[in-house]
Amino acid sequence: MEAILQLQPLLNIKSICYLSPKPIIFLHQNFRPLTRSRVTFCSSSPTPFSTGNSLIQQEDTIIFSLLERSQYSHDSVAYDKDVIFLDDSKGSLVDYMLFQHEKLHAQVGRYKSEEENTFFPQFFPNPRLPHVQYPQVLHHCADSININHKIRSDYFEKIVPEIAKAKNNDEGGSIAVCDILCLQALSKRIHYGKFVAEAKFQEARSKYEAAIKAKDRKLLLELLTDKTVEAIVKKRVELKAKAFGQVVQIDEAYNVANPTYKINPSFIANLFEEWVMPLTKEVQVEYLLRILD
Ligand SMILES: O=C(O)C(=O)C[C@]1(C(=O)O)C=C[C@@H](O)C=C1
Repeated sequence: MEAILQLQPLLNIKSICYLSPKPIIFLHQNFRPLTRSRVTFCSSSPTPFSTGNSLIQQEDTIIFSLLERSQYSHDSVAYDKDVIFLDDSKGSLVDYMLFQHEKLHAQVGRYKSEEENTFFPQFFPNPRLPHVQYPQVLHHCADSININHKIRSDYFEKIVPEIAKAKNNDEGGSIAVCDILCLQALSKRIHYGKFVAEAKFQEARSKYEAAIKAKDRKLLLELLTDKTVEAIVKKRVELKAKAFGQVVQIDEAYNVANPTYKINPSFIANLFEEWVMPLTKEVQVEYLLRILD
């Protein structure tokens, strides 16, 4: 991978702008809506325990990406570690495409956005554009929190083998494209924990301060956990996985066959319960631990 990092010099791009959605911090209904500079903190849910727009939208992106990925195999040439690329660099096709994808996006300012976290933090080119500026909402410690290495290894070891059913197809390029979409969607959702933690801290500073000063991770985790919200997230994700992932089969008389699913909906729901939300909380704890620095 080191070698890949030394690939060609950056292109000189002067006039492209990376468009990120306006950063929106989701909050529970029980958080007051806040505004701060150009950032809107909003709560769109009518119920006291549900999460707001951004996380809900990100669930859709994750589920659609996983569904796309599920049509390909998990033992593809795309994962062959010893593929040789330009300049004798070695890595898998997926590594190479992810790296080049991020490098291009870094050049146009993507990773200047607080919502974005690179998979190659050791290689972090400054944008080639003069005026890439995003609103700064988070404490500066946010830059030092990046758990993409874990997201990446879990994704390839635990998620892909479960969702990718086909055997031995060689569509390595398509597989890499899908993997990049999945990884970036999961990474964004999980690192949104920084925004959640910032919102929670602003709302109830005194609740967290003692635990932060005592560096008490366990207590912080307890304080920020809301099991009712987690149960709602899990159920909503399961319903979405059913709705988006149903294989619709009808005969000539329009009779609909019993539904089958591209990915078992409970797998996706459990993924959120056992992996996405715990990692989001891990990011929240890391952020809170540094917020008083
Ligand atoms: O909504 C919150 O309060 C969050 O912290 C987010 C989140 C999640 O990842 O969805 C994480 C922890 C909580 O226990 C509930 C939900």
